Amino acid sequence: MTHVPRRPASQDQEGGAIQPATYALEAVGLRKAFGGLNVTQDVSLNLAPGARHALIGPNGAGKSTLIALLSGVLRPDAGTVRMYGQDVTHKNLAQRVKCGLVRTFQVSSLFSGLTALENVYLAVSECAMRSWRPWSPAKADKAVLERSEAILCTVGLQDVQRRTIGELAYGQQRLVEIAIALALKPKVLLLDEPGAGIPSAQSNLLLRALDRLPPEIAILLIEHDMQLVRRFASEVTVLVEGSILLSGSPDEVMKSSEVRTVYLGSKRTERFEEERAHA
Ligand SMILES: Nc1ncnc2c1ncn2[C@@H]1O[C@H](COP(=O)(O)OP(=O)(O)OP(=O)(O)O)[C@@H](O)[C@H]1O
Repeated sequence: MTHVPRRPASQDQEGGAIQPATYALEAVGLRKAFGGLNVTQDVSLNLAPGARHALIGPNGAGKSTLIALLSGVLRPDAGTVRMYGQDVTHKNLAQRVKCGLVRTFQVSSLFSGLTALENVYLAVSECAMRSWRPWSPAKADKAVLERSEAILCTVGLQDVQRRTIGELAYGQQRLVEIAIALALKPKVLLLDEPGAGIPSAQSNLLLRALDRLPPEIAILLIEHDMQLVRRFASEVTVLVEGSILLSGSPDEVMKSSEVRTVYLGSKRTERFEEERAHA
């Protein structure tokens, strides 16, 4: 099985001719090298609107670099990134966020002394171009507050929204990251290992939150947890040494002997094999 980027198609009103539709996110021929090391090698990847797509690969495969190229943290040496047909290759991170291309923030970027609600409120109000006045909470904009509460409800944190970040379990803190990303009104959301560091007892919280993300948002999930990938994604792309090895359904990917071979020798092998046994 090889990777062939698929173009979404739609029928016209008579149900006749197939018209090409626009991808939410389209990467074409991305390349990136650090010195002599080719970390991203001619990577093309498409996300249709509402996609649930996972990116997997062994350590050092280039997943984080690809996310950095897609989100505008890094500039590619070659290739193009488009959002809904608009070329965003030369836009930086902030400009891409304004276009609706959002990646999750790290726990370390949260304000640990503020509550979950205050953290999300800041992001919602920033998005709404409003100023935050912590000394006058009575004047806090009701619409911003309601939207912040609704977002926290989406990720399942409504019961703990008034706890400070420092009081939350690590898994809950990671959900606040997702809530902040949602506050920025993403059309495309890049989730960079949301399950990393979450104890298995808390992983159900994450699974439930992922299930409840708005269906119209196209999501690319980078994740090592194959259980999460199977539950979440309808398409999986496998990156190896900077190139796409294959794309397919989770079951197709997990049954692939090529994929198994690249995971052999990796410290992820055991987990992958466990999941594969259930594929
Ligand atoms: N800024 C950089 N300068 C030089 N080499 C880099 C830089 N960033 C990444 N690399 C190298 O690029 C390769 C891919 O790294 P990357 O972090 O993208 O992989 P990854 O698939 O995300 O790995 P992991 O699963 O371990 O996070 C690695 O060999 C890494 O050492």
